[in-house]
Amino acid sequence: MSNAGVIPVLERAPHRPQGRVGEQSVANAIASQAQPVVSVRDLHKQFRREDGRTVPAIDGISLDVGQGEVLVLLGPSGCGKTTLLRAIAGLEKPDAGQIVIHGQPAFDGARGLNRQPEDRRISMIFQSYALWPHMSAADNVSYPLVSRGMAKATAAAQAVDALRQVGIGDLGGQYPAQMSGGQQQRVALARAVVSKDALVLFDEPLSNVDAKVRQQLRLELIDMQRKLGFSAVYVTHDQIEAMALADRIAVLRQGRVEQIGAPDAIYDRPVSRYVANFIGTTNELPGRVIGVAAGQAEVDTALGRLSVGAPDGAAAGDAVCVLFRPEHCAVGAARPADGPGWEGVVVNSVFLGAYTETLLRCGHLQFQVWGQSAPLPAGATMWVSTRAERLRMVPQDS
Ligand SMILES: Nc1ncnc2c1ncn2[C@@H]1O[C@H](COP(=O)(O)OP(=O)(O)OP(=O)(O)O)[C@@H](O)[C@H]1O
Repeated sequence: MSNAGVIPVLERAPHRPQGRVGEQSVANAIASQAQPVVSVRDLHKQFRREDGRTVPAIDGISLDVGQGEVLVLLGPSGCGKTTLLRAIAGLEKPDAGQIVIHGQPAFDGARGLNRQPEDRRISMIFQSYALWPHMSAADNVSYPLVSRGMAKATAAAQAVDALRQVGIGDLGGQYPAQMSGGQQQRVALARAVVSKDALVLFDEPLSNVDAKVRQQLRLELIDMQRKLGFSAVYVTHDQIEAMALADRIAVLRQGRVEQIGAPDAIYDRPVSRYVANFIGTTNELPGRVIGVAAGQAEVDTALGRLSVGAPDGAAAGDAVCVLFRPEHCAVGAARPADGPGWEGVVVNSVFLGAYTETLLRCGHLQFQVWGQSAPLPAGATMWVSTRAERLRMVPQDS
């Protein structure tokens, strides 16, 4: 049932209809479907470790980035995010596959083609924003233009315009050390937009700043992206950042795309336990499919029989896991009138400010419930319930 490695090409479900994608004209949206900014096809890259073992850092990845789209590459350390980003940038040479950027082949393993980073019309923004400390903001922005042969005066004028576009037109004479993190981020973005590189690659740019500042910078980044409309590939291992920034998220696992889609689709309809646990918290109820009919699977579990929406390919005999999120559960003294419910004993219940987290033992399993009620006494016998449409069935070994 897993769709590992299989990517719906340009499955474009705008995450924010009022926002970035929604602000584009319909014609633009159609054009974006016609030609992605980036196309990656069946990409492979292995590394050889010191001990001689090979690591498939990218193991057959295919994906597209649409015009004006922010695609976030999300996954735990070592899953291949940075290698994929560097391969798109031209900083890492893949072993096989294809990368097309702005309609031009950038890498083609079969033809032995591998364009240099500077020939790919991309900008990259790293953790430190990679600003030159000895150059003013304006010089940082104009430098790439001058180095491409543009006259200094023309480049300076374009830099002033780009700094104005990102809202810091008055800071052109400041040096990076004299600017806040947010202002430095804007300089880096100005440098990206002045190059007319409509594709910006971000490698965990916010990972070095504390949580409060990160939240602020994230909001600024969303605002800038909305205003300037560039396309972006953004690497992070922070699921909140991914949810906030992405039009689509590609969840990577051991060099493959485990799932790709809009943040809400990934959160509500994870294809595996891996995705469900990486994006959010989930309860797990193992079981076996007894039969499938009319899109519903009957699942036998240690806590009784359940009827669950059946994913494509589900069949009788499948070992599965039924997932449901803690915030989709309720705790009550009585058996729920309808929908799935299980009797359990409160193990622990704590008020966490925004919600109360209650852990219950149901048979040999434990479930988390996040709700607004006051904490419950440990040892109390209660019912955990959820709604049938909140149940999600995935393979047990996923
Ligand atoms: N130059 C290299 N030599 C050997 N192995 C490498 C090299 N670069 C990456 N790898 C391996 O390739 C795999 C993918 O690495 P990559 O840096 O792409 O992961 P990542 O998801 O970006 O991780 P992180 O979030 O920690 O940066 C890892 O197993 C890593 O150890």
